[in-house]
Amino acid sequence: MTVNVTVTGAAGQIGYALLFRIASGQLLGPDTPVRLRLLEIPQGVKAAEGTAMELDDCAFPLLEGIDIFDDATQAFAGANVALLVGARPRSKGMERGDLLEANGGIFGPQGEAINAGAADDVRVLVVGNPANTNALIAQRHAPDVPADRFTAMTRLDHNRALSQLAKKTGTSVSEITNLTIWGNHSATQYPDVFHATVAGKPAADLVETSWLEDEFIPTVAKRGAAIIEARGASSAASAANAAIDHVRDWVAGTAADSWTSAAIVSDGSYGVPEGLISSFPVRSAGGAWEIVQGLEIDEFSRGKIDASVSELVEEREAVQKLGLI
Ligand SMILES: NC(=O)c1ccc[n+]([C@@H]2O[C@H](COP(=O)([O-])OP(=O)(O)OC[C@H]3O[C@@H](n4cnc5c(N)ncnc54)[C@H](O)[C@@H]3O)[C@@H](O)[C@H]2O)c1
Ligand SMILES: O=C(O)C[C@H](O)C(=O)O
Repeated sequence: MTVNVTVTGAAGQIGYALLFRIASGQLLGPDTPVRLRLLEIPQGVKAAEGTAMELDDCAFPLLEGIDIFDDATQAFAGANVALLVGARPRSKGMERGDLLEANGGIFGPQGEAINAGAADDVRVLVVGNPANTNALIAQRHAPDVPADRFTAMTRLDHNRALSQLAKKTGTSVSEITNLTIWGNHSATQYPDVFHATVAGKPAADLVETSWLEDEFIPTVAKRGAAIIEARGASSAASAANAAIDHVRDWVAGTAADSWTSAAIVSDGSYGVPEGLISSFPVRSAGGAWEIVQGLEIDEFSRGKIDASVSELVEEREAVQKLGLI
């Protein structure tokens, strides 16, 4: 059956890297036809039309149609998968907190539109920053949609961590299992290697503590800023790639012998306050994410998780004060 995929911010740089991959079957597999429903602000519609022309010119066999909207209610009508990318990207020197107010106003109405007309099986991934709190805002505006259908993207952080650890240990990313990103998609996030294995050996035995603390954690956590500094624009193709990974795993399931990271609604696991959208070690089965349970968290990790979760609590309080939730 054809799957309706709504993408917001379709004319942006992530949109440009994402849409062709969705249309070629990399999101939902080679047997699933897709219909794209693109949402842009009025000023972005012409550029989205240009991208749609290029999508036509690819003659993707799985692409059944493209519709472009500047109205959220129309764009989310019938959506099975909703990728909320459209937001204002962080520019040099700006922290995510600065973006709360600017972007908060976008995600309430989009949550309402999802509530009003998305398909019963809708799965939402928020990419636009500050992603966790934007996802929380959207979720709170969609009371009829199960809360666990709202997620935010920390898969890019997860992939960054895999890559850094593989480089350090001289291995391939495919030999690494059970890495976790905890908390917020921000500089406070905690990339945790203490349950990870590299080619079957505990990762923590293969790297020095000083490397973990002084290089690995800050490199992963501040990678977004480093990309902005180097490229003069925020990450785009790698962000699109991570969005594909997140939704593909959500729909198709993850391998039983490892896990990945996603920001999902907390059920209180690992002391993360219920209802916050925070990153956890997760597996997907039967089309739903589940938090990997029973991991031992040492004092070092506890402090790092708590620091990032505190930031999420502060963001939640800030949007509450602004009347956004
Ligand atoms: N979670 C992550 O790992 C991650 C990684 C990279 C980027 N991001 C974030 O993704 C977002 C998009 O990044 P980008 O580089 O594509 O930005 P961009 O500026 O190139 O594109 C954003 C697009 O969104 C559109 N837009 C703005 N408001 C909209 C609205 N209300 N409805 C629909 N469209 C709207 C704009 O017109 C623009 O075309 C940013 O918030 C960025 O910080 C997140
Ligand atoms: O860091 C940013 O602002 C961009 C994005 O979230 C990223 O992680 O690359």
